[in-house]
Amino acid sequence: MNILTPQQMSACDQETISTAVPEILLMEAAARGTAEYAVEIINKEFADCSISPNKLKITILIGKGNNGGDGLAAARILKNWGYDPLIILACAQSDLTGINQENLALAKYYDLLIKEFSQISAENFSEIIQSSNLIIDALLGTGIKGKLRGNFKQIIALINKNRTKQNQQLLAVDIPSGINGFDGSIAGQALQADYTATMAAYKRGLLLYPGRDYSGQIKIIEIGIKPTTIKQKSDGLQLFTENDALKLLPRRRNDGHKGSFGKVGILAGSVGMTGAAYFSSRAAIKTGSGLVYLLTTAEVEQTVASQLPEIVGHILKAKSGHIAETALTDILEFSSQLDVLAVGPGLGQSKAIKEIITALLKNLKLPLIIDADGINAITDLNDLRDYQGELLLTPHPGEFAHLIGKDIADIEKQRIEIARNFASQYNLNLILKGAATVIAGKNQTAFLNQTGCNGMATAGSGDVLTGIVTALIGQGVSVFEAAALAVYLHGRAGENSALKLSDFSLTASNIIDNLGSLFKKLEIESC
Ligand SMILES: NC(=O)C1=CN([C@@H]2O[C@H](COP(=O)(O)OP(=O)(O)OC[C@H]3O[C@@H](n4cnc5c(N)ncnc54)[C@H](OP(=O)(O)O)[C@@H]3O)[C@@H](O)[C@H]2O)[C@@H](O)CC1
Ligand SMILES: [K+]
Repeated sequence: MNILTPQQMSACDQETISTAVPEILLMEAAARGTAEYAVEIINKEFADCSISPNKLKITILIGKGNNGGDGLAAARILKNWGYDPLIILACAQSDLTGINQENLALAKYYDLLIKEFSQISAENFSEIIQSSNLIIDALLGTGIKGKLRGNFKQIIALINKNRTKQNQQLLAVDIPSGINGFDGSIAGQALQADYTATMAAYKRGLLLYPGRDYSGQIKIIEIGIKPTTIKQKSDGLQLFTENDALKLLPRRRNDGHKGSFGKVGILAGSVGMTGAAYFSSRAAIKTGSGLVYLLTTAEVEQTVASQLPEIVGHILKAKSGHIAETALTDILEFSSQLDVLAVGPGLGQSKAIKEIITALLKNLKLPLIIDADGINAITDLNDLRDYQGELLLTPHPGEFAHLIGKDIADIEKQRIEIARNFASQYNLNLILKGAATVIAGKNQTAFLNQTGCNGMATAGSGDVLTGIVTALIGQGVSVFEAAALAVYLHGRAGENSALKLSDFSLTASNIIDNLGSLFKKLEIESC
């Protein structure tokens, strides 16, 4: 499912208008979709309150641009369906132009009650907001530029101050006012929507933080823009959905044996960091790997095997509790029998690890996943580009900042662009973790993930993800698709754990424990 920038959305609108559909028809479709969503929300939220449609207080806030035009037309449609919305304009009636002025005239024709904000006292406006059951926000859409100007600052502040928790919902048209559609940043203040009716496609700002926190439940309104136009104007950024997951989940052959479900290797662990080896190995087993080889020190192997007898240990030479440089030949030889190798969880930081990572990048050809301490041990970015097989890096923003020599804050501001450019430049696959994880592949292919919850920011969670993606690659999923699928599954399993245990109490083990029921649910849905 495509995710667009405001500019790309505007290009879709313009092409559709200039080639076929009059602008007022597009706006009418947007308004009708918004009105239908409003009725859906009313039926869902107010069914038990026994408020009849004409008693339900609907307030529609209108800005000067086309977002306001959508709101004006939606108000008229709701009126014709038996509701009695109040329109409040942020500007003077005479400031509206073009199709927005036409929609104002239609609203007047159908006897809607219209007020201008400047003619209402702040006290009166506050009372209107407090007593509204449904507030429809059509103040600012994707056309917002910079910080809030004029009376928008005051209007948004008054709405935020006077919103009530009981019997009130806020539906944003296209995007909550104050949220930037490009990067999800806030223009000083923003309205907190319970629901958003967004036109034709997701806008990036709805899915990136902090915008995601303001958007509530998002519904895409089909307004007559052809899917081919959206595809052509988009830059290829996709939302990874459950449908994608169902398509990509490996089909397990009934005549399969353990060799057919992947011989995967995990090079992990050191003294004091046994957990990382345990979590990544256990997640790989629970994601369907036929054989999980844990390549590690004797001490780590002994501890992990005592908790997880399903692993096959391969003990490496060690020094002071860490894998030694002298283990390199053994690792290279052992890797020749594997389908995929994951390197990094809990390895610790040492000169030996740097030497090993460099040598693996220069000599191996199999799908290679580098995570955590493995990423910190990369010394030359050119080694990544020169890798002879498929490569996947799975950094969190801190590891990525260290790798590419940038500040975490700069990365967060442009996480999509930076991830995509890096993956293209070094011809690899990348999972840039965080809220709204980006999965970037070669040639600018990219997914944005929306599953997961804050409880997953916990020790061992990243190691679990490494185990999941390793197992999927071992079962034949392509590295890029396995990366996106793993992030999606990891997030869903985390969400399910949090539902049972809360975000506070969620642990890495809980994520793994929830993989089984998630696979069961997806298996049933794919039938
Ligand atoms: N194109 C189409 O056919 C379709 C478009 N559609 C709809 O149109 C929306 C986009 O419409 P849009 O481009 O008119 O922009 P919009 O979001 O209404 O804002 C522009 C207004 O905001 C103002 N303004 C800007 N920044 C501001 C700030 N910081 N603080 C205060 N004011 C600020 C700006 O003021 P100005 O700069 O002119 O002074 C101008 O008046 C889109 O979200 C969707 O809902 C759908 O109907 C489908 C068909
Ligand atoms: K809006």
